[in-house]
Amino acid sequence: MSLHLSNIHQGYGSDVIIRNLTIDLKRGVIGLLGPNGAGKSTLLRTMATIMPPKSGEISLDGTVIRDERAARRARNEIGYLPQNFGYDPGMRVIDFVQYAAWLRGVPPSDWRASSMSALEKVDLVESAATKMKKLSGGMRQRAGIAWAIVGNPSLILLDEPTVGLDPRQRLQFRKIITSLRNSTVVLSTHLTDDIDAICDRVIVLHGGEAKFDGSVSELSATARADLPGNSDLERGYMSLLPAEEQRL
Ligand SMILES: Nc1ncnc2c1ncn2[C@@H]1O[C@H](COP(=O)(O)OP(=O)(O)OP(=O)(O)O)[C@@H](O)[C@H]1O
Repeated sequence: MSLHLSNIHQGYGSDVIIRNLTIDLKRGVIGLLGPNGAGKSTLLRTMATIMPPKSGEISLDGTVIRDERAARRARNEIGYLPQNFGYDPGMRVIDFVQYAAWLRGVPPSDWRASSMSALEKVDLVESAATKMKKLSGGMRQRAGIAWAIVGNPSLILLDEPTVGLDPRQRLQFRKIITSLRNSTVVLSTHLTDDIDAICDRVIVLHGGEAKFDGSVSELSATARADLPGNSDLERGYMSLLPAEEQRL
């Protein structure tokens, strides 16, 4: 699967959030890094085809997504987990995931098996019959990941999936993501540790533009010793910010 964004402009009303962005997404785990308000969620929504760009083109495997009909077809290949995803608190975990299977066009005869397979990947099989409201934050986040991966979409978009997870849950999350390497996974995060541990590629968004697009080691290599940070990756990130934001 490849998703190509070409000269994308995106925003809300007259507010421009993303300017002239061109990126190609291919197999692997891609981290989206940037300050609050940089437009990471907006970009993920755009990639998920639920927010059509103001201008520019998005194509999935070479086919341009021109209208809602094409977007709906593309969404069968896309598993998107928004930052604060909604759910019916009284719904059982299995029903929550089966609902995503239905949305993604999985044939009804496969809903249960594909949902159980997704729950297995996130280690929630034993909680399949538990109501969503009874889950801990980390379990809920894993149910969300099951929602995003059910039906094996080739593009998985996760908006700040590690927020609120304890250290062990974050390690579990990394294990899950590593097992998805054969798909294209894009995740936004503020945690450089997560980027370092699981991402093959990192895109730094700032001021509506991709200030960096490359490997984690390439970003670390841009580190300047005089900048604040506890790792080369953090100092590399700081080196991309405007001078006035490089001091604490
Ligand atoms: N639905 C909306 N309507 C109007 N403006 C919005 C909307 N959603 C986001 N914005 C604005 O767009 C800008 C980018 O927001 P976005 O949530 O995409 O950034 P982000 O990088 O994901 O931020 P964070 O790291 O805080 O989650 C912000 O200025 C925000 O206020």
